[in-house]
Amino acid sequence: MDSLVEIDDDTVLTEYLVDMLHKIFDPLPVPMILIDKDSKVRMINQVFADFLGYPKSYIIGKPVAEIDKNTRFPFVLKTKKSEIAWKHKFGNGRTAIVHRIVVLDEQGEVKYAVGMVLFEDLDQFKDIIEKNKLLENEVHLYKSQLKEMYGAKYSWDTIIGNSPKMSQTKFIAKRAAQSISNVLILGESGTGKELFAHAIHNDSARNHMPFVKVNCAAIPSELLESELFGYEEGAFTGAKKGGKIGKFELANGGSIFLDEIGDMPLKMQAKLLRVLQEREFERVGGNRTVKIDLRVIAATNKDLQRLIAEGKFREDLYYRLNVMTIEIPPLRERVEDIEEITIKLMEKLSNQLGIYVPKISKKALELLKSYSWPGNVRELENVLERAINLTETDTILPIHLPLYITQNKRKIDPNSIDSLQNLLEQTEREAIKSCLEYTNGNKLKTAKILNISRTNLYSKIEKYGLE
Ligand SMILES: Nc1ncnc2c1ncn2[C@@H]1O[C@H](COP(=O)(O)OP(=O)(O)OP(=O)(O)O)[C@@H](O)[C@H]1O
Repeated sequence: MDSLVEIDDDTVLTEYLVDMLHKIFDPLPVPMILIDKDSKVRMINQVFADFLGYPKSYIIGKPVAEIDKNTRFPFVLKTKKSEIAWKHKFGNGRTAIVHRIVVLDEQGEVKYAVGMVLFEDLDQFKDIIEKNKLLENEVHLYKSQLKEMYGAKYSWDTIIGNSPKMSQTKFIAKRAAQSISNVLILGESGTGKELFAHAIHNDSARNHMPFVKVNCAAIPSELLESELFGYEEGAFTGAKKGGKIGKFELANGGSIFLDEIGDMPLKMQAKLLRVLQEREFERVGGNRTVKIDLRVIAATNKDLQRLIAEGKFREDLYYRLNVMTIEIPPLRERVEDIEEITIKLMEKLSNQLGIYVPKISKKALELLKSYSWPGNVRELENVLERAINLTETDTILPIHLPLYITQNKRKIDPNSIDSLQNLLEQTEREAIKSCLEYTNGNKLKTAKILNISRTNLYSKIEKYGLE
């Protein structure tokens, strides 16, 4: 193409060169034309000559205006400004989208110009624009869905509760968010471990990167490995063509939330330990090492120490994870939060259900406060949803609450029992608390109801911090 540079020099534009240009451009299905600085046609390929309806031999050497009376080339050569994707109506009545490109020399003088027809059929052009728009919209949609799937949805504001215990927990969690260490969130089922995991990611330096959740208990153990680490093509029968990226790679740069870590099979724990230590792994069926940089936020409602003693959880993994530990107190240990949580959840549920129930009677609230909530906030949310559905006014009354709450016959959730001793102590604490409330704090009366000595009552009040 070097010869083209000299095209304005008639001595260089030999027949041989024009012949060469035709040889190059004739087979192309894109109509092309070469105009010199005097607006004369120097080269036109076959498809363009056919389009204009003249033989090539007639066109070559003629001023372009003689071939197309509507041509803008003389103007473009004068202004030295190329025109890209212009709609043009040719002298023969045909309309198309064209480029007119002016080529200048080092001094900024015109050397030649090239013309090109992009689309003759304008509908075809419109189609492409439409398709492009559609694709752009699709990309936009997928991007936002991806963010929804792999983004953290909750922040500190969504975690309700300002009791001393909850404030302390949030304080530690905020510190954990700022650190780069792994985080272990402990707490009974329904206490808000997932909320905390989202909020920690959202408040960390990695918040613009993905937050990927894996429920270790929900994925069958034989699938967990490929879910976490991905696999190479042909790794096993039924493996997808091209392989599959695993959750660790998806979370690269961000955080991976390993929920129910206590349920992770031992084999997988060993692999996870390696990822935590070496920050690398191989996909299933592959030998290429994948390097990753992510933070692990793990959560469980299981007693990991007990699992270690039973040989079901690796001690070394426990110590790796147990760097920043957040223990979320069960709802029964932060009764002060129940009112605020109830009010805010009623607001949220009213919106979701489209039933406006903003109030709760004093008695109903008292009942909620004296219940022990083995299912924690999740259970409270369910009870409120049921009540909102039952009420016919704007207020939740005791009658809208389940019998086991109004009669305070506590259902004991086997999963929430860590030991009989603890369960007995909890029951004892609640019994003393409700008697003290009933007697307005009169210790003599309380000791009588409970049939214990006053000294015994005093020591229990101190033990359970009921003063
Ligand atoms: N402090 C809180 N404020 C508002 N909503 C809460 C709070 N804690 C929990 N919830 C709500 O309770 C439900 C359960 O929360 P979440 O799933 O985070 O609990 P979890 O501890 O991860 O439970 P599990 O161990 O069963 O997975 C959710 O609907 C959540 O929005």
